[in-house]
Amino acid sequence: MTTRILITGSSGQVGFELKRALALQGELICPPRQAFDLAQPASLAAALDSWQPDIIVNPAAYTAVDRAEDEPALAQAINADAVAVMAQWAAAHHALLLHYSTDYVFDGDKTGAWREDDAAKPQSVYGSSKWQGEQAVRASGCRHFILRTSWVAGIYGQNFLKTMLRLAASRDSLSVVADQFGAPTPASLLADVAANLVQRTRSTQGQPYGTYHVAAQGRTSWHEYASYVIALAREAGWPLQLAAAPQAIPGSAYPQKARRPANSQLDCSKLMQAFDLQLPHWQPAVKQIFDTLDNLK
Ligand SMILES: NC(=O)C1=CN([C@@H]2O[C@H](COP(=O)(O)OP(=O)(O)OC[C@H]3O[C@@H](n4cnc5c(N)ncnc54)[C@H](OP(=O)(O)O)[C@@H]3O)[C@@H](O)[C@H]2O)C=CC1
Ligand SMILES: Cc1cn([C@H]2C[C@H](O)[C@@H](COP(=O)(O)OP(=O)(O)O[C@H]3O[C@@H](C)C(=O)[C@@H](O)[C@H]3O)O2)c(=O)[nH]c1=O
Ligand SMILES: [Mg+2]
Repeated sequence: MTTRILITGSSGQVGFELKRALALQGELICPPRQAFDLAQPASLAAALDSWQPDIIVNPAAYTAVDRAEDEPALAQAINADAVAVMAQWAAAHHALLLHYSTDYVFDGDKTGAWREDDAAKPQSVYGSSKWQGEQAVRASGCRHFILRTSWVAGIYGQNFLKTMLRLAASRDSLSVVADQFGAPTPASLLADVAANLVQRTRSTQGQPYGTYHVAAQGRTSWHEYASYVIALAREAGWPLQLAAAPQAIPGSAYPQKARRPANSQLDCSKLMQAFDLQLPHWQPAVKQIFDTLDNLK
């Protein structure tokens, strides 16, 4: 029997890559938002009943971090209540749920990289809604993987990497926060890891389900990340308005509605050991995304 795989949010960065990465793993169901609207959690069970997925992969989320501060109910519906419905359905139907979460569940006050069992203490509505989504998955008792990641970038959709390239093309000056640390993670890597985990659930051995951190290796700041991307664009001959490197500023000089963690570096050794996987360093990972964008130009 063909495995039926539901992918939510397939118009997003990770969802787009999942369509490619999971294409050989089964029959993909990729509903547009109107056909599976996470803002309407009560509508989801009927759709799941009609599709009967064996695997639900859920990269869909309310990801506008600042806007979430003004729309907490919507963020909660999409990032937590809808996730609870999917998890409960998966538990009742013995389906596997693969869900994505974020470094923003942590407060950022740790020295060193965050481990899966470190205490979550979200500082924003987005982070809090994602944490509640995670808890709903665990409470449901369904077979699940929760993949916590950070600073996602890819060729498809919106992200910081593309924003920096756009601003460098049109502005004389650019100031970027230099006291928030983490690691940019390719959307394609997240989809490939998902495909690997799904593939392994087909083996007869017991599966180490649970929560895993997945991010590129090493640590950088938003400022160093922006500087690196802009240097790549300069080297590749992109016409940039920006003459110098971006200016480094403290987070306090870049007021935003939502508070971001100062340190959101994720320790990914649990995933690497459990599945014998290697994860790329953030610089080659970012360069690969840049090169793909450059080729598509
Ligand atoms: N982006 C990042 O930097 C990070 C993301 N994550 C997590 O990774 C996951 C994937 O993120 P990413 O791919 O970047 O997200 P995107 O913002 O690129 O995509 C989000 C997707 O969710 C869909 N969506 C939003 N609202 C609804 C809704 N009401 N009903 C159905 N679908 C909806 C969007 O659809 P539409 O196109 O219609 O808007 C889109 O397809 C998320 O869980 C996110 O929390 C974790 C860490 C960092
Ligand atoms: C555009 C811009 C941003 N910044 C700062 C703001 C912020 O602190 C940092 C990154 O900006 P962003 O808007 O990409 O940040 P943000 O939307 O908070 O990114 C987060 O998204 C969610 C979905 C996640 O889960 C996180 O892992 C993380 O990727 O850079 C500057 O300093 N200068 C600028 O010109
Ligand atoms: Mg953002």
